[in-house]
Amino acid sequence: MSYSAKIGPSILSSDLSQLGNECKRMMECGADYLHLDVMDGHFVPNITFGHPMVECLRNTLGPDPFFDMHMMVSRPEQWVKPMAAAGANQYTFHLEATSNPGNLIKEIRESGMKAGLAIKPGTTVEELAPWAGQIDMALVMTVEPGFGGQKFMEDMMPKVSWLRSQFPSLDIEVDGGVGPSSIHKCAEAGANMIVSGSAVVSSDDPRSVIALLKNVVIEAIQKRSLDR
Ligand SMILES: O=C(CO)[C@@H](O)[C@H](O)COP(=O)(O)O
Ligand SMILES: [Fe+2]
Repeated sequence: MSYSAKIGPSILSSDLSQLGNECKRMMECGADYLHLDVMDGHFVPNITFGHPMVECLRNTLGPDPFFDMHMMVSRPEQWVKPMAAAGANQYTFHLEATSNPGNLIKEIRESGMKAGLAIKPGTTVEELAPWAGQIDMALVMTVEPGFGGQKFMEDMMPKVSWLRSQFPSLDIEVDGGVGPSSIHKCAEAGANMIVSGSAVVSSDDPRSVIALLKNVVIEAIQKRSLDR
């Protein structure tokens, strides 16, 4: 078992005019990484930001914070090199957005980033499985991608459990509607990378929310290792 509990706030629901400060605030409150949502208005019905913003954030925040880029874009191939140059650490693309996942994973790796592979709620985990041996992280979406603040889809948990049973050391991330009321389901199913947007960013006490989420995942990982 080589994975660990990590909490990555999604800054989508923060004051975007204060993005650098909001990212700093999240890191100071105990975030393990930052989950940056890139939307192109085509793959999803919303627009956020692209690599120029990522470059500014990297310059402002310094080399340390790990940037997990959630690329909700059509033709994800076109942004690999610009994102790597901007200082992204992990490039998480959607399986639904490409016809050649294998080649894209190779390009991401060659550009020096880790490769993440995401699936929307309507995509089966069996479709992701052939690539699981080549990626650094699988992202199981627990809402339809496009917006923060949506309701957690508990019926996605069998996908997480199945992935954990088949790929015991893979990083598995959940994203969408995850907070104190849904974290137990995610942790029990086997997720270890937890994206949380509104539950963390809109809280009066983000430090406590991050600590709570992390403790639940740590306990589930410990329990799983004892059960083996
Ligand atoms: O990728 C997405 C939405 O498409 C997410 O990263 C959300 O931004 C997470 O926000 P909450 O659902 O936790 O508020
Ligand atoms: Fe996301």
